[in-house]
Amino acid sequence: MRTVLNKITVIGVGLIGGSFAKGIKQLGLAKEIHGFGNNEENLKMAVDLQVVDSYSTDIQTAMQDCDLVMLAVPLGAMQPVLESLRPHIPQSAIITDAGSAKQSVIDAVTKVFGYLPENFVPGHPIAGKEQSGVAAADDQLFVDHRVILTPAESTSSAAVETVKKLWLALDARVEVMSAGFHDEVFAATSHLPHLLAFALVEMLHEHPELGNVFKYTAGGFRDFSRIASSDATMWRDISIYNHQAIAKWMTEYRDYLSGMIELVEKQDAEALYELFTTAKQARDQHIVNKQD
Ligand SMILES: NC(=O)c1ccc[n+]([C@@H]2O[C@H](COP(=O)([O-])OP(=O)(O)OC[C@H]3O[C@@H](n4cnc5c(N)ncnc54)[C@H](O)[C@@H]3O)[C@@H](O)[C@H]2O)c1
Ligand SMILES: O=C(O)C(=O)C[C@]1(C(=O)O)C=C[C@@H](O)C=C1
Repeated sequence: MRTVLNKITVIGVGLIGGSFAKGIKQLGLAKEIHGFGNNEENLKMAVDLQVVDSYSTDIQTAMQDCDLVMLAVPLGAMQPVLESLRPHIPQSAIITDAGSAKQSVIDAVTKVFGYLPENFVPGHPIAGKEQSGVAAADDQLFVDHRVILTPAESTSSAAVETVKKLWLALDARVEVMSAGFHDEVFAATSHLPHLLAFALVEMLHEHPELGNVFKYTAGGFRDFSRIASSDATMWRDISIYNHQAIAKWMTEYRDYLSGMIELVEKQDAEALYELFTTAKQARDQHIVNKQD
């Protein structure tokens, strides 16, 4: 991308907003990368770490002369933030976001504007880590990771193209799908494993009869539970704003576990071996040696 934008405002300069800002700033794809948020210390740090060029805690200043807004706040903060920016955002400015669920953000935008603006491009980078805040921002975070865009039929193709070019410049791989399919797929592949990790750690923590149980954990537990160190606000909001799909996949998983409990109780060696073999083959084929 060589078209240089005038001013990009990142609302929520944390892990994701900060990583996006830092990458775009280093590539010089906007004359100014401006940060806005509810935590001034964090915004000062963002300037010190050269993640953004400038910041404000006043939304009018943040929106002035801005031609693209990236919303990278927790899902529950999307609507209040949109309400505050709406009176000040230039009409031609593109709005995009990084929220982990898509339909809820589309609903929030529609509610605040009274219609779905053609310059709104919903997005979700499929990259992250268990840390949050601007100190964890990494300009390489999105390299070789998918970014899903879920535009509506009415979304301007020029706006989609601009957002796509920014992510491609960060070496991400952009894919377009419907918001409904997005929310279903990521409930199964991202939201479900996070909730399972939180549940396992919480369950062991609640069993004092096991003593200092975490002392006896090693690589397996560490791999499975890493994501239980993720931010509680972010995961509370994802659980609430994609609740239907998440509850559906949790129920499916519970049924699956019930079946496995029966196999273990019956000591059904053959069925257990088959299940573990199928799962190992699927993971080895699709994740360990992933080609695309
Ligand atoms: N962490 C991940 O792995 C990951 C990956 C992809 C997408 N996301 C999504 O990206 C978004 C941001 O996540 P993150 O991990 O960067 O979180 P973060 O906690 O690192 O950053 C969030 C930032 O938003 C600011 N903020 C919170 N409420 C605000 C409000 N009401 N007004 C203004 N600023 C506010 C905070 O000060 C903070 O700087 C979330 O919607 C999340 O679902 C996260
Ligand atoms: O790697 C991690 O720590 C993540 O949690 C990143 C992860 C995921 O892979 O599930 C989490 C939530 C996002 O919306 C996208 C990516």
